This record gives sequence, C-alpha cells and structure tokens, in this order.
Amino acid sequence: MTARSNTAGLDVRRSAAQRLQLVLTGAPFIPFGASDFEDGRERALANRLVTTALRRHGQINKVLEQVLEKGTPKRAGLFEPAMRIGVAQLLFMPELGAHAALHLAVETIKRDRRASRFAKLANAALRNVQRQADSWPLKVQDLVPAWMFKRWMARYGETQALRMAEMVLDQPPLDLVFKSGVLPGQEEGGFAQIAPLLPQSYRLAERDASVMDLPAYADGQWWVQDLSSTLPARLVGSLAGKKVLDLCAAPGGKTAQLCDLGGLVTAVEIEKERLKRLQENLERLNFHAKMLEADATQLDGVGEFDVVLLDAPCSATGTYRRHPEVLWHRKEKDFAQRATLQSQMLSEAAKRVAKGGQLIYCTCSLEPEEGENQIEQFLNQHGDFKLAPVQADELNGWAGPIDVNGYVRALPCLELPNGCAGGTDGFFAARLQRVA
Ligand SMILES: C[S@@+](CC[C@H](N)C(=O)[O-])C[C@H]1O[C@@H](n2cnc3c(N)ncnc32)[C@H](O)[C@@H]1O
Repeated sequence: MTARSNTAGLDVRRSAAQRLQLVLTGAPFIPFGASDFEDGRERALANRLVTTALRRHGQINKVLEQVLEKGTPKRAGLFEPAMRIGVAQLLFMPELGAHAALHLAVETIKRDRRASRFAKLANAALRNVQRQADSWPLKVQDLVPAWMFKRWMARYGETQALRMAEMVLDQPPLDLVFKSGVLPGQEEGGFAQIAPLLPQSYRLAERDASVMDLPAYADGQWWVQDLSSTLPARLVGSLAGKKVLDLCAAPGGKTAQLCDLGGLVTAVEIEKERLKRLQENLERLNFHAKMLEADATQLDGVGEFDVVLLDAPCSATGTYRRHPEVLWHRKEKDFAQRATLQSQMLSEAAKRVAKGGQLIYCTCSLEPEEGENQIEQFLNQHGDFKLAPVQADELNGWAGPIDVNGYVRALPCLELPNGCAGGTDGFFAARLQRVA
C-alpha cells in the first residue's frame, strides 16, 4: 500500500465512521456528496461502507455482542462506528482486504480523543472477528429488530417476513413515471434499458448517471417515483375538471400524478422548504397547482373537493431498503403516537370531501396501526363514508397488492408486473367514498 492510498483509505474510514456515528444517535443517513469527496471512487467507497454497516446493523450487533464481552464502551467517540465499519468490511466486503479493514479501523479509533484508550480492545475484538470470518452464524431475521420481525411474522407469515428481512440488503431500483402521452425512448439520448411496470411507470435496470443527468430530465418528461407510491393516485379515475386536495404533498410525486390526470390541484404542505421543493419539481414538469403552506390538521376555509388525497406522515417502515436506519430508529410505541396524528388528519380531510367525492388515505408504512386499523376506526366513526374496494383492473390487472378487503397493501417482496425484478417499497392505501 502506498503512503497516499494509506492516508486516503484512513480519511474515507474516518469520515464513514463519523457519518455512521450521527446515524447511531438518531439522525437519518445523508449520503456523501461531491463536496465531501471530490474523488468519485472515494465517495462511492465511503457511502458503501456506511450503507453496508447500516444494512447489516442487526447482524453486526450479534457479532459485537460476541467479541465485546463487556459490551460496547460508553462515551467512547468513534469506537462503535469504527468497529461496525471494520466488521462490515471483514465479513461482508472481503474484497477490501482483511488487513486494511482491521488496521484502518484501529487507526481511526487511535486518532479519536475519546476512543483511543480502547484501541487495544478494538484490535483484539476485530482479530477475533477475522479469525472466525467464515463461521459466524448470520441469520436473516437478525437483519431486522427482533420485535419488528415478530410483528411481520404475525401479520404477513414467516415466508414473507423472511423475504422482507432479506431485502434490507438490496439496493432499491429507480422507478420513473412518464407524463401521459410520453413514452420512454422518444427522448434525446434515450434510456438504454427500461422496463414497463404499469402504465406510465418504468424501472431503470441500471444507471451510472445521477438522476439529473438522465435523458430528458431538464425537459420535464418524467419524475422519480417508486412503483408502490404511484398506486394511491391510480385509484382516483379521471380528474378532468375536478377539484383535488393533496394533503402532505411534498416532494410531490403524487401531486404530479394528480396534475397529470387533469385535476385542479391544491397542494398542502406544512414545511416551507419542502413546499419550495414541491414548487420547483412541478415547474420542471410544467404542471400547475395551488400551493398552500398549512397544517393538515387545521384546514378551515380551504373549501370542498371532489377528491382528497392524504399521504399521512408515518413511520416510513415501508422505505427500509432506501433508509435501513428507519428499522433501528423506530420504537414500537411510536406507531400508536403517529396513529393519533393520522386519525386527526383523516377526520379533518374527510370534512373537505364533497358529497359523492373520494377520500384516498395512504402511508408508506408496513404497520397496521398506520393502515388497516386506521381505516376501520375511521369507518366506525364516520357513517357518511364507505369503503370503495380497489379492483385489479384499476391496476392494469395486477392483483398482487390488493388484499381481501380491497385495500392496497404492497409488500416489498411482491411479485411485480411483467416479472420485473427488484421489489417495491411497502405501501398502504384505502379508497373511501362520501355517501351522505
Ligand atoms: C410521506 S411525505 C409526503 C410525500 C408526498 N405526498 C409525495 O407523494 O411526494 C409526508 C409529508 O407530510 C408533511 N407533513 C407532516 N405533517 C404535516 C401537517 N401537519 N400538515 C401538512 N403537511 C405535513 C411532511 O413535511 C412531508 O413533506
């Protein structure tokens, strides 16, 4: 190893350990960008180190429990994140070399004021991991917190729970929605490999460019939206000339769909910065909506609408492949807390639906408290609404994400249309109709 590659290697590990430390204290993982590492390969490596440590978090917990008999030392600075990144390399990125993994983790620890006194402990523990590298009993269910795995088993059965746990390891694909009347392949530069999922939704097989450098981005011919997240707005039918209220709207994937369907859309979002981003996204697509910076629990004066879509803030457990840390940041009691806010929003949204109109409720959660239970409770309390079950022909004949009640319950491990590989985010949606 040359002196330069040695220093660069250490810089990358230290930055990765610092970034991982932030996530361990509850922050979302923000990937490194060009301002962190000018060199694309270093940037990619730093991101891979953190994401591997996060995707394998539960299995690494088990390994650390074995090699650190007294547990992870407290108030020890970069000790824990550097150890996690060291173990991630030793067990899951062997191509980076065991010697480099061990040496650079110990060096990171030595150079950190709070961690340095544990350098010998780190060295001994990582050697222990290395010695047994081929024989650690790594279990699929350990990829998910035990309490969450138990819930998934109870709700979705063992086979699906295991498959969903395994998918923590997957890099999620990139899905695009093309504006109506636009077909991929017509744009300049063209997409090399793109597979149809549902009308207007396509999956990119591979990409080596950033989203903004993909063909026809600047022309606003498409936007990024995971397949399952497109399902709620597919339930509203034609919107030509109809008044639509889009609640909790930013960054605006569903707003774009509603505009594309011809709706006269009012988009409500509580966060100023996110509303600004929504506005920019719509401008690029040449869509127009009325923007309202407001709290969806207090909507007095907004008027009545033919369609109200509420994409309620939730635990986002369905997005765990994009953000594996959500699995470890959530606590079981959080679901009930969020459910209270969602139910408040749902009642407020219902007041804005004109007679005969539709109310679509959705969340990117896998938890029934934020989905099915929410709707059952709502229908018990609102005799003026009924469930309008979703039919497969509304999803181009795709019955996979529709459950026996007519709810959309998309699981990440669903079989996708046209045999497309790569799964989808977890999502829930229900369609309600105001009958009185
Ligand atoms: C799941 S995201 C919405 C995604 C969006 N519908 C889309 O398709 O791109 C939830 C959004 O709700 C917003 N939000 C949270 N609480 C809110 C409230 N009380 N009123 C309005 N918006 C809220 C958040 O800022 C966030 O942008």
